[in-house]
Amino acid sequence: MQALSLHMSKTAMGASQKDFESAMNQVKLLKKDPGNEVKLKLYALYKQTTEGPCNTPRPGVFDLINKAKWDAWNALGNLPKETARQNYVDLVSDLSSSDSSSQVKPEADRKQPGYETLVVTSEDSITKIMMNRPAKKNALTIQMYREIMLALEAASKDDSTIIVLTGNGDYYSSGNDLMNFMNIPPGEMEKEAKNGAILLRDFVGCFIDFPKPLVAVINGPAIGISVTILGLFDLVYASDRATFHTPFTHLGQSPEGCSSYTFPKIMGQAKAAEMLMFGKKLTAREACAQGLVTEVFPDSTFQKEVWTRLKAYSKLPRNTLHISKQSIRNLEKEKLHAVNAEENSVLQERWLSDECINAVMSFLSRKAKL
Ligand SMILES: CCCCCC/C=C/C(=O)SCCNC(=O)CCNC(=O)[C@H](O)C(C)(C)COP(=O)(O)OP(=O)(O)OC[C@H]1O[C@@H](n2cnc3c(N)ncnc32)[C@H](O)[C@@H]1OP(=O)(O)O
Repeated sequence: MQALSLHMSKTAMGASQKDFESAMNQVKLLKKDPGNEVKLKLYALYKQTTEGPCNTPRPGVFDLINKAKWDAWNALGNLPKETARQNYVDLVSDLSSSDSSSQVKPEADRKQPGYETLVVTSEDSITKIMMNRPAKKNALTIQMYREIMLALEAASKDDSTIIVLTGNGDYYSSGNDLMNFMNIPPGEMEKEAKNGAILLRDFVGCFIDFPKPLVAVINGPAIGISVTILGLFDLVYASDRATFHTPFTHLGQSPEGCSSYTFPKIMGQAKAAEMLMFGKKLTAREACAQGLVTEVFPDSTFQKEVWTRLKAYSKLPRNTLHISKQSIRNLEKEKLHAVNAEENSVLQERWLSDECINAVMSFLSRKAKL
């Protein structure tokens, strides 16, 4: 995508309003999602061309998407409307030619730009969101929660049929990065707990509302929030090396990700209590027997078998698949949002408790591991 960066006008005469309108139509015909960075550039140039420099107030800190759009537009400063129009037309022309010449490309080329903690790729009508902090077992930082939300938002609108969440390396994810609790200035604990609960509400909310089939490809052990949200996925495929662990009580925390509602529904009250209250770690086969996992594959053939299956599914009629997902899930949405809100308000208090603070300090001082 670097090759697509803006350059000076290609046409000496300058782009006309008609060129601009035709470029706007061409954008709609692009077969490949150009990625967030390019889409933000297009948005900014469109706004600069049609409205001139940005002079609206910056959206609030949690309005991630509108804030990113505002930043992109604002970055164009006083760029004249004519130059913005020309740059828009040139960028679309670059995109169209790369779109039509796009053959099968290596993954590095298909990678969508703009993510630091994820690798997001689209191929065969499947958008794959891969958590990419293997050295830290894909522990979820604040940035990672935000990038996953952005990637889901983009995937909900791209032309993919199925969306996959997976992890890079030996772990699927070790859950919340416990460093998220560090470096909080004295006196700011309550404010940070509140901000954390808002972020968590929005993060889980994205999964509740996600309109397309969501598949978790569990390549290795999964802990904490990476497990609890699985009840909001449509398919969960696991390597036989994967384990499922929700050690909330050990950490002085309480269940999130709507698991206090979805787990008892999926596996029954007694099994859910064993996991969510007593922190029992399940093997992939146990999780499958309890209905949390759809199917388990031998680790040696896991990737091959899962991707063959998903490629076949991605050829199913797209709209029908999406409509079926929505009719299965929509009935529950209101309830799930209420559960999400309740879980987060309990958790917000837990984060301020001695039991939680001591557990996090023990891990960070290397005294305790799961
Ligand atoms: C906005 C906030 C929302 C909060 C939502 C609420 C969510 C709750 C949860 O998800 S609770 C679950 C939290 N997770 C944990 O408690 C796991 C902690 N990690 C461990 O116990 C172990 O690291 C392990 C069992 C996952 C792996 O052990 P091992 O194989 O021995 O590897 P290392 O411990 O050496 O790990 C390598 C490297 O990664 C760092 N790391 C791993 N997981 C986390 C983590 N969750 N948070 C922070 N850091 C993590 C580990 O410290 C090592 O770092 P180093 O190489 O030493 O710098």
